[in-house]
Amino acid sequence: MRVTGVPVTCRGLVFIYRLDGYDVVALSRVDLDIAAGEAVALVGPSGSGKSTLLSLMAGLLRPSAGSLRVGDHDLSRAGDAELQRMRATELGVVLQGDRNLIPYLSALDNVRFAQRGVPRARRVPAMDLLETVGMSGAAARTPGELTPGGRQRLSVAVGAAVGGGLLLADEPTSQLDAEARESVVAALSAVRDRGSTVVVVTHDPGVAARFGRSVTIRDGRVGAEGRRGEDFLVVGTDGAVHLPAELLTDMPPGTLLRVRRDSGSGELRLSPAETAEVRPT
Ligand SMILES: Nc1ncnc2c1ncn2[C@@H]1O[C@H](COP(=O)(O)OP(=O)(O)OP(=O)(O)O)[C@@H](O)[C@H]1O
Repeated sequence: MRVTGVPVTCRGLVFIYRLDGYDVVALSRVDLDIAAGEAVALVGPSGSGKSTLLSLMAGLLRPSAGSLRVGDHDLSRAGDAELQRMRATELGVVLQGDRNLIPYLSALDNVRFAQRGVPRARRVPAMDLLETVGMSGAAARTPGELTPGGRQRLSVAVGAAVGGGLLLADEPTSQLDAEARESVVAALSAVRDRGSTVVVVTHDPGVAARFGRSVTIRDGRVGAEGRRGEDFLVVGTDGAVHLPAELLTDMPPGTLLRVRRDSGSGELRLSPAETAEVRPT
């Protein structure tokens, strides 16, 4: 049974954690378009804002400013009831480890339980979901009787059981060995092949490379994108670009850069200005 993927659009998206006495700006003006049925890996240094972005897409946090659309929902305006309905019936979240599994239910009943809020006509048969993630042979087992990779694949099926239009996964392969990691990536790809949009936060470059597109979040913004093995910088709303981390050794923040465009090829060249040419007159 195919599902209809849900598109996600962020425009100038800002999120601020308001703490006692000070604020933490976790996201500052993120612009990002994820098409229906696309698989995207969110990557970037620790603390750059990846999990915050995922939580906003899941409707668990509300934008502080800017806009965020998930399918038909405008999450900057949606009320509590709309967010709650969306979470129960339209999108699935895969948490690290087995936090979205109920330990005393079988794999099959875990999937069925996740579907309780979804209208019957829209439910994908639970057994189909287990088959999609390669777990149909373990339908009667409880999470404790599964391998760590099996548990995580069951978490993917449980996430996909809720609506299936959008699956959000936060570090789904952390603490897994190479074989288990591969099986979880295959499960996420299979969910995507059924039509779902899949967004995954990962620290693992090998996992990110398996998705069609990777988006690097740096300092709360989209800094770069990888598509089909090629890396691209992304120009921000204010015209700023993030240089790749390895160039920052030669060109630390504050470096004056000369920008030249080759008139023949149209290629842009960036070079640090010579000390003599920038000395104050
Ligand atoms: N509940 C919170 N309260 C206050 N600040 C927070 C909270 N959660 C995250 N932050 C801060 O917001 C910023 C972004 O954090 P976030 O967890 O989204 O980054 P991340 O890229 O997912 O990091 P990691 O890869 O380490 O999980 C960081 O500066 C972090 O310290």
